[in-house]
Amino acid sequence: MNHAMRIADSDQLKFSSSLLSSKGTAQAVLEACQQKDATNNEIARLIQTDSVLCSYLIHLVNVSNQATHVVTSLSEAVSLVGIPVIKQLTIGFSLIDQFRSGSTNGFDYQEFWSHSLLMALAMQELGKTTLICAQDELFACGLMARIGCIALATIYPNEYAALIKQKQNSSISIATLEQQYLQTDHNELTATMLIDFGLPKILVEAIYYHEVPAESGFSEGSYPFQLVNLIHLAKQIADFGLASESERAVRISELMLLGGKIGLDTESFGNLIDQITQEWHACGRILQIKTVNLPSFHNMVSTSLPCLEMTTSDTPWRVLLVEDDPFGLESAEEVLSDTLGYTVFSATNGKQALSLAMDIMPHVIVTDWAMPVMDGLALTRALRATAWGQNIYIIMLTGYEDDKKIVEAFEAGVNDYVTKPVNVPAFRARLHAAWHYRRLQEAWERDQLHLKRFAAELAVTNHKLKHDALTDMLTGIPNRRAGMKALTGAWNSANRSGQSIAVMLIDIDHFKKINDTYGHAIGDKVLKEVATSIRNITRKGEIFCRIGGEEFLMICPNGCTDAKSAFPLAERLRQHVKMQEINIDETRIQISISIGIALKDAAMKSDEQLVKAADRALYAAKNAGRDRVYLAIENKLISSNFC
Ligand SMILES: Nc1nc2c(ncn2[C@@H]2O[C@H](COP(=O)(O)OP(=O)(O)OP(=O)(O)O)[C@@H](O)[C@H]2O)c(=O)[nH]1
Repeated sequence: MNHAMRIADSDQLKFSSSLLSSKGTAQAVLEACQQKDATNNEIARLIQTDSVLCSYLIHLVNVSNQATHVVTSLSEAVSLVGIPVIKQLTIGFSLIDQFRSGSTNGFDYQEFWSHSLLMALAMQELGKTTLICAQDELFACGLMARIGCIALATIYPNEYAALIKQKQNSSISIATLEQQYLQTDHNELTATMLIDFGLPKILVEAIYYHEVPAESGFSEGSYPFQLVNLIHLAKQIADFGLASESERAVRISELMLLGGKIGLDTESFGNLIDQITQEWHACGRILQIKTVNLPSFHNMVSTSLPCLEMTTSDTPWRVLLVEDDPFGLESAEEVLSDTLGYTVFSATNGKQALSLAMDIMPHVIVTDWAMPVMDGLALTRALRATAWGQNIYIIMLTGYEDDKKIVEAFEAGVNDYVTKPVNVPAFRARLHAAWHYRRLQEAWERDQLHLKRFAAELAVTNHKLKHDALTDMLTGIPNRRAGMKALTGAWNSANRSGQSIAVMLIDIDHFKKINDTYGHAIGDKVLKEVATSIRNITRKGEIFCRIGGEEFLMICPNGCTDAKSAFPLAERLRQHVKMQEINIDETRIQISISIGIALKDAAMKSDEQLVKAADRALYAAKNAGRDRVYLAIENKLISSNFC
């Protein structure tokens, strides 16, 4: 379901603008970036006064694959990264500086930035791997992808402290709690601020939906769809990096599945995660942000299974004895520890036992029935109501012998009962049965985990196969098969809604000449660059794919019905590619494209006819001299020049 992007109100907007009025270097750099005639040298000189920004920028250009040599000059770094990214990085670092700490109770500012940095680096590396978007831009976006949390914590410190407290005991999402307490949420505020900071709308929208991508309504395979899923995966990686060890063991399969969705198998995904964590430590040092030492992904995968504690014959059993009668406690303790050799912990009522059990995770609880504060029955029910309390073997010690009482105890969840006074050999036999039960249970849980892991790996492989089957390997965009599938989907839904759709066939002009002049390897690079540059300006709902050698298809299910609305769609792409500088081995290659566009009309019987009409228009554009757009409409072919 699509929930339209909402942005925050004017008071919150004022806050976002006030962040930008930061003093010092940041302000000077931002002002210089606004000026049309500012040179890279001037901007580099300003950046030089901020050692953190300066070191990061040099680090960034050297780790990204933009530079072919080691870059040490700041003005070269500025020119490689580009002014928009410099502006975004300056804002990001200035925000880190201003909000390293704050007064909102329970808000861990250090952890927030640690998470944001990891997410930013994950976005940058995923961008490098998937070629979805310029990686430096992704880094800056990632750094600020959850900045709305800081903003809300700063504007409403008391309410935010209260909602953080509620979050600790609840599974409700933070955004839902924010809506309940503040009638807005961090995603709305983040979007407001990022628009205000001048980030491209397509990125802002993807960030807005990144926590629940399904709410975006982006069509599968489209550019915004890929972008929002990339950001979602980066957030999951950051959550994973900051999770506790036991939580990581649970999250690892889920993470592998997401890796599979972008076409990475377990090994390449693991390498990517290791690369991201290494970068996290390096950048954390530069930006003075704390990071967490993680084992290699491969180690985490292989050790996440044995984290289950296996009971062996040498395992010292932890037994929690719950008894209010001091004499009863002493004698039972003696039997359990001296005679049977168990490690015994004791509590004198159910309430005390419950909190002790949480700390020591006993294998067995031996509890008296009648006790003050919380009796054995209430303790059993409380334990069985929790996830961690399900596996504890509970033996009820009781003086009661009537059947009704025994049934009541089993209904509450005890595994066994022993009547007082305790008969030591019989008690030993029952504890032996408990030991067997526990072993079987652990073996079953282990099998379950193996099965889950196996299912996850299988799903990763399936996703990868599916991804590979629908992705063009050279350019990384959807291939002909994916395009035709998407076209049939768009055609059918246009039939149902009565809306029109437009398709464009896009063909690089004189591509053979490029191959002949520079060789096929350069031809491939040109294809990749053209595909990436068009994909970068694809809008919500549009689907762009490679359907042949140098031919691409764009599906625009945006209700475009006449020449007036169709031509601008195509002209935007044609002019964008024409302006593109393709520099290969210091040679600037000039590229142009021809576009044939067609609109679905009532006379067309199938999507195939629509593509044929676009093909006729493309042929006309080529014949008329190339580097132009032709439209097939009502059996006529018209050029955008005549419009
Ligand atoms: N490098 C490279 N070349 C390819 C690929 N697929 C097809 N080609 C080449 O693309 C060229 C297409 O040439 P033509 O169909 O004559 O078209 P053109 O030279 O672009 O001329 P017009 O379309 O008429 O402007 C051929 O030389 C193909 O070998 C590919 O994946 N990589």
